[in-house]
Amino acid sequence: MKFQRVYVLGSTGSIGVNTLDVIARHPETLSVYALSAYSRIEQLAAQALATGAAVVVVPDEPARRRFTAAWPAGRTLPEIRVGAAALADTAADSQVSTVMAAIVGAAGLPAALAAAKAGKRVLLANKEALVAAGALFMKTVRDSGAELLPIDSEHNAIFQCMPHFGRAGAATHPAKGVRRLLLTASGGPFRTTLLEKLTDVTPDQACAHPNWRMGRKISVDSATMLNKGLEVIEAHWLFAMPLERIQVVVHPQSMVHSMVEYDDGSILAQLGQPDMRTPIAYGLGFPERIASGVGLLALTSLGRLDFEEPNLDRFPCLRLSFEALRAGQASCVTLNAANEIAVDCFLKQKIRYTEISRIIERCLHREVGRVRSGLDSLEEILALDAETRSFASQLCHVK
Ligand SMILES: NC(=O)C1=CN([C@@H]2O[C@H](COP(=O)(O)OP(=O)(O)OC[C@H]3O[C@@H](n4cnc5c(N)ncnc54)[C@H](OP(=O)(O)O)[C@@H]3O)[C@@H](O)[C@H]2O)C=CC1
Ligand SMILES: CC(=O)[C@@H](O)[C@H](O)COP(=O)(O)O
Ligand SMILES: [Mn+2]
Repeated sequence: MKFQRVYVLGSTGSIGVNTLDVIARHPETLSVYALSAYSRIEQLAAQALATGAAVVVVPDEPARRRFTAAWPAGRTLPEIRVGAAALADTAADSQVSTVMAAIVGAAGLPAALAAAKAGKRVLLANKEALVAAGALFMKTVRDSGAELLPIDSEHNAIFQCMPHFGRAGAATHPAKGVRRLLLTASGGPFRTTLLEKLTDVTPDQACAHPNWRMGRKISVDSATMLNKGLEVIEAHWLFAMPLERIQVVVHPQSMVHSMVEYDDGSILAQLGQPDMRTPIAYGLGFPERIASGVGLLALTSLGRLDFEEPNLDRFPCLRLSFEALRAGQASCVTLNAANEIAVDCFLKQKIRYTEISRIIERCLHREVGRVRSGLDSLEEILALDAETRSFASQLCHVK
């Protein structure tokens, strides 16, 4: 495997920490060049110390001061870069070969796009970047020749089951011989909760995912199944697959991470423990397989694997995601931005869980009523994202 210097965007998060765990297992081929964090600056300092990162990126001057204060006397400080522009510019740094895009939300889009533009190996966990800017992102990958490796467990599973011939670029057509993508979904913590109880669920209950330990925003998305909606949009862009050929299958055990159905009737599946170090190691090692630290899946002790249809009445966010993808790019930006605001308000206990889908729906209906030309640039996308956030925030505050 070629030696890689990795920039981990969002190193203090769940994906970031798992990425550092995998990198540490391969000191002969993988090294950390740069790390970024937003609020957990002392954790960032500990990570930089442990990995020997040459560069850290923090959001503002107070964060720079916190980083310096947390740094042990007598040790050489890494270069500290500050602000959103530095976050994106570092992705294009000539020292960087590989970028793990693991910032949560559309905030991660500019840096992920910068990595793609610079032709790096891009390990994409930040699904919101593709939801908000799918066409632009994929065109950028095609134009630059960047390597794009899906890290989201379902898309990584699909990629593993696809005929990709050792190349990781941007698809322009559905792969030959592939009939459908079967995207598995756990159904989250409320898969069987009585519908009338959902108005009273708490943030901690929503974040208690049955199978995966993840950041709080994606955990709430899993509970509403908006996560699966984002993933359908993500799969549409990654694999150039129309919505009608992507089926969501509820699979409560989260052992089958997704499947590809072929024209000859074959279905290929990828199975494994629900541990993100497997897809992360796959992305870092591609096209080779490298150790991830994940234990084996003991098939004989699995018991059973269940599969069922999703219930769109229980999970209105999934229905809204299908509508957004059908309506086009502006609706996808709107879906994502409205959701980010609504989830944040729910986590801060400003709105009820059941308001999340209502706020998204209000924002989507407002967007669909507008006449708009294409969203071709990052600036246009970010402007609509910001405008939707402002409208969604108002909706949260009138509740
Ligand atoms: N966790 C998982 O298992 C999976 C995650 N994903 C996707 O990966 C991404 C990361 O998820 P996850 O690791 O769970 O999230 P976390 O909330 O655990 O971590 C998010 C990271 O992003 C940083 N961050 C947050 N806001 C900003 C901002 N405005 N600007 C710059 N950096 C910011 C955080 O910094 P700080 O902590 O310092 O504030 C942190 O490092 C998401 O897009 C998620 O959908 C996909 C599949 C699985
Ligand atoms: C680990 C991962 O990829 C998450 O996106 C996961 O898919 C969440 O699980 P569900 O959304 O299926 O509940
Ligand atoms: Mn996923």
